Amino acid sequence: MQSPDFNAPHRTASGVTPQAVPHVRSAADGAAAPRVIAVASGKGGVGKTSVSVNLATALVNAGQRTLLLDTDLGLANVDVMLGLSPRFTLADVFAGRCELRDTLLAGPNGLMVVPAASGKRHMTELTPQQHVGLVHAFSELDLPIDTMVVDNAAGIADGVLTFCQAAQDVIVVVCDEPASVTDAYALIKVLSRERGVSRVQVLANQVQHAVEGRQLFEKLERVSARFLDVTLNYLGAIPRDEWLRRAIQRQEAVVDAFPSCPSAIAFRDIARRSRQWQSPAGPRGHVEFFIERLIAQAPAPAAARSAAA
Ligand SMILES: Nc1ncnc2c1ncn2[C@@H]1O[C@H](COP(=O)(O)OP(=O)(O)OP(=O)(O)O)[C@@H](O)[C@H]1O
Repeated sequence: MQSPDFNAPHRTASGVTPQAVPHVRSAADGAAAPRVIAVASGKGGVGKTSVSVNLATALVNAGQRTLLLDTDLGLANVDVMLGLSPRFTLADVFAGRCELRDTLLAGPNGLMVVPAASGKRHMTELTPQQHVGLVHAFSELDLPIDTMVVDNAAGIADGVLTFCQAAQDVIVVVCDEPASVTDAYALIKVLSRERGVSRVQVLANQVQHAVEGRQLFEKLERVSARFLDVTLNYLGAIPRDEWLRRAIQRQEAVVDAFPSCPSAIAFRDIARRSRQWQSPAGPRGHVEFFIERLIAQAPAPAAARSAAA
């Protein structure tokens, strides 16, 4: 296995060819820049990964070329939810054990998946040279995609904020628990005040009734309108649904396993609405567009900061 050298100039990578993954094409086709949607939550366990997996699957089922990127290096579980067995993950890429393309998995119906794994290193800990290497590694994948869904870790760690800041849209998942609402507000506050995020989509999960989702949103909106300079949009609500739990047990997206159950219908509706958000401006249709934004906006890595001090 050839190890990646993030300090090296652009070079051709070896490994799994993009053609091995359905829907992956090998040449630039002049498409618009991909839409990047970051899925985040203040508190853990509210259903963020379920949302990411089902949104991405619903988008791919609607004909969107979609990449699902798991960035939760601490508690990755996108691959588990989809019953995929990664040989390599992003953590292996950072550790120099494989190329980025080696991590690419073929999910259901042509969904592309880049899995994460347990590990401590994060994007923001990489040196600027390593960042450049990562841009090149993504560009070598040559993936013309329409949408990238980024499943983040819970909380307000630097890496989460950076991914959210680099994405065109941020979905904050919230459920009807005091800690979930408080932590969602904390996340929105930091995104708005420290990272200049001006628009957040709020998605209520595990609601008993539609009105509960709307009330949750209004709670968040009232406080945000008073103290923050950010626009909150109500994306909708996913009902608490036993079929979703069953789908997780089967390691499938609920939109595939039980397409007519209430949560699957809600996920399709949210995917449809997300496609109506304004497209990002940008000439290129490749993932490096996102990575370049990521790097431009990332705080200086710790090593560089201490060297400069
Ligand atoms: N709409 C729903 N209906 C019923 N159960 C749900 C729903 N959404 C999530 N769950 C339950 O909540 C559990 C946690 O969901 P999930 O792993 O998606 O949360 P998470 O926010 O990504 O968690 P973590 O922060 O640990 O990564 C699931 O295993 C599932 O049992």
